[in-house]
Amino acid sequence: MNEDREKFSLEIGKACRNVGFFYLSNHDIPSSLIERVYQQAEHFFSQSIEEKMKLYIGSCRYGNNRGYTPMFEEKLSPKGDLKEGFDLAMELPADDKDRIERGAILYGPNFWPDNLHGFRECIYNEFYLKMLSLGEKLFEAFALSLNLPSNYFKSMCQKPMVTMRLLHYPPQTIIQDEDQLGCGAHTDYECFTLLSQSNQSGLQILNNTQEWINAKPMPNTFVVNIGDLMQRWTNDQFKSTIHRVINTSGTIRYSIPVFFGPNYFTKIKSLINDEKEKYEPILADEYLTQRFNDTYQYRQTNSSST
Ligand SMILES: O=C(O)CCC(=O)C(=O)O
Ligand SMILES: [Fe+2]
Repeated sequence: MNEDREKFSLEIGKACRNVGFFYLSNHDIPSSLIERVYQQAEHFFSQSIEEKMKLYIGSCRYGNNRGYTPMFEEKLSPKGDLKEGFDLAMELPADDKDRIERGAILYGPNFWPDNLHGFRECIYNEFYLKMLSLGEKLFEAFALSLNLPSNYFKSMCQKPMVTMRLLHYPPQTIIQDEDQLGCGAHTDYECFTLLSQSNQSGLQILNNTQEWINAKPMPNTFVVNIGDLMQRWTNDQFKSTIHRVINTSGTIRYSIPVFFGPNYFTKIKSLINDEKEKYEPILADEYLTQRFNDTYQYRQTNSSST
C-alpha cells in the first residue's frame, strides 16, 4: 500500500471491475501478530465442543450474530459446511443508542470466551482494530477508483458493520460429497473482504469460463475480494465473484476473513451517476440481515432474531 495512491487505486479499480479478487501485500499488519491470532484460533478450536457451545452463536443474548458456529451450521453447502467458526464485530455497549433507540440489533457487545488467556486482547485490541484501519485505507482507494473523493465513505464508516471470523476447516481428503464442502460456493455479502489464509491452500475462485482457480496462500498477503453490497452499490461495475473452500491440504486449515460493511443505516444507492440504476436503494442493515438469515441455521429456527 506504499505505492503512489493514484496508481494503486487505478490498479485495484481494474481488478475489481475484471476479477473481483486481488492480493494485497505491503500492508502494515505484522506477520508476528497474524501468527499470534492463528495461535489463539488453535487454542479456541481445540477446546471441547461443550466448551465451545457455551458461546453458541444462537444463544448470544444480544442476537447480534456473535460467537461460535459449529460444523454444518452454516449452509453455503446444501448439507452444511465442513467448518467451524468464531464471529466477532465492533465492540459496542449493550445500551448503544442506535441499538436501543433505532433498532440496530446487529450492534452491541461481542460474545467472548472468559477462559482463554489473552484471547480478546490479541484478537480484538491488537488485530481487529488494525484491520479496521487497513479497511479504511481500502475504502479510500475504492473511492478514488470510482472517481469519488478519497474520503467519500468515511462518514458512512464511523460505526461500520465489520465482522471478523476465525475459521477452522478439518482436512477433507477426497470430495465425497459435492454438497458438503469446507465452504460451499458463494459470494460474500458485505462491501469487501480481507482474508488471511494460513499456509494451507483450499480457497478456489470461479473464473469467467466457469473453472475453479486455486487462490494459493502467498506469505504476508491478504486476499481481497468484492462483496455483493459493493457490487450493488457500484451498479455492477465491481464484481462480487463466486468462491468456495475445499480443504484437501491433508491437514487442518485456518483462515481469518474480515468482512467490511458500512454503518448500519447507510443507504445503498448506485454510486454511478451516468447509468440507469439496476437496483432499488436499500439500507445496509436490511440487506445484511437478510443474507445472515438465509445462511445461518439458528436464524431460521428462530426467525424472531433479526
Ligand atoms: O476460508 C477461506 O479461505 C474463505 C472463507 C470465505 O470465503 C468466507 O468465509 O466467506
Ligand atoms: Fe467468502
